[in-house]
Amino acid sequence: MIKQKVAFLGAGSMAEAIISGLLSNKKLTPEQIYVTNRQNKARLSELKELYGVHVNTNHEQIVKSADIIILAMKPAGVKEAVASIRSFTSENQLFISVLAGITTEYLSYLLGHNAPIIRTMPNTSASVGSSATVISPGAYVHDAQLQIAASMFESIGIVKHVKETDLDSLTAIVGSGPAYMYYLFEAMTNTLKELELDEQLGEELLLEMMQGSINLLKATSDSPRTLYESVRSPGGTTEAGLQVLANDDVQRTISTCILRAAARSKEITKEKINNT
Ligand SMILES: NC(=O)C1=CN([C@@H]2O[C@H](COP(=O)(O)OP(=O)(O)OC[C@H]3O[C@@H](n4cnc5c(N)ncnc54)[C@H](OP(=O)(O)O)[C@@H]3O)[C@@H](O)[C@H]2O)C=CC1
Ligand SMILES: O=C(O)[C@@H]1CCC=N1
Repeated sequence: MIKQKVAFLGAGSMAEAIISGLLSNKKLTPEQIYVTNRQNKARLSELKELYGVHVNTNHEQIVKSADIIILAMKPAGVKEAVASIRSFTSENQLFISVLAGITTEYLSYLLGHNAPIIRTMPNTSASVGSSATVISPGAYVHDAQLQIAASMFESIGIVKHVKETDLDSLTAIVGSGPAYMYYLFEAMTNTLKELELDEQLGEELLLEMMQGSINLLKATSDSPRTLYESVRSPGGTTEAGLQVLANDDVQRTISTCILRAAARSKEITKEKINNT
């Protein structure tokens, strides 16, 4: 059980996933959680209704008395958001960011003081308690603060401690990664029609097939190549399909996709600094 008061600046899908995990795992009570956003009052009412948390459009009232402030707005809005709370914050508060591509150093600069800041990257599987979250302390963070942050994110899945210099690359893997999995799933489901299959049945089977493949990957020490070679029979169906993937160099395309997402994460803070 965490004793501190926690304020969320941003009330979108990531904030909700974290709030939901914290409450269902009894890490915090609704009385300890304060939420604000930019202007969407209906959204705040919805979160109050669903989770019983305190909500308020007044940033000062939400942030001033909080021990921990979670930054959960889009990176594009970070300057405006931090400017709106800067004068009500102090070095005695702990800041936790879920923002893609925004460094703790840049957040320190925006805050204008030396508060401890922890950078994290969860993912949307948080909403079902299955996030793979990476977490990294900026300057001024004590071990006890890092432990509290890790414990909060453990309520929405697994947590790995990493160096901040790895966070941009890991954002591509854990943060954006689910989108690429859904993209693959969509490509497979789109093919069901062309195969003249019942789509409901096909989707159910596809999901089980993907889940089963992941279960086997997790359970075995065999490499992915060994696993797909064990599926392939010479002259068989799998080989025919794998040949198409090899001809189109699909593995290279997937690598390029992940590299581009990682590079984009690196660009985000640089763009902000250049526009200052
Ligand atoms: N979605 C994802 O897969 C993941 C997202 N992230 C990160 O999480 C962050 C939030 O993403 P997500 O929840 O998807 O975004 P959403 O668009 O769902 O939510 C953004 C929230 O930020 C609020 N906001 C915007 N500007 C301000 C401001 N000036 N002050 C206070 N609140 C503000 C918005 O309020 P209003 O509606 O009133 O404008 C809204 O509640 C991003 O930085 C993203 O990089 C991290 C991991 C995964
Ligand atoms: O696309 C984005 O920028 C965010 C960060 C990771 C997932 N969504």
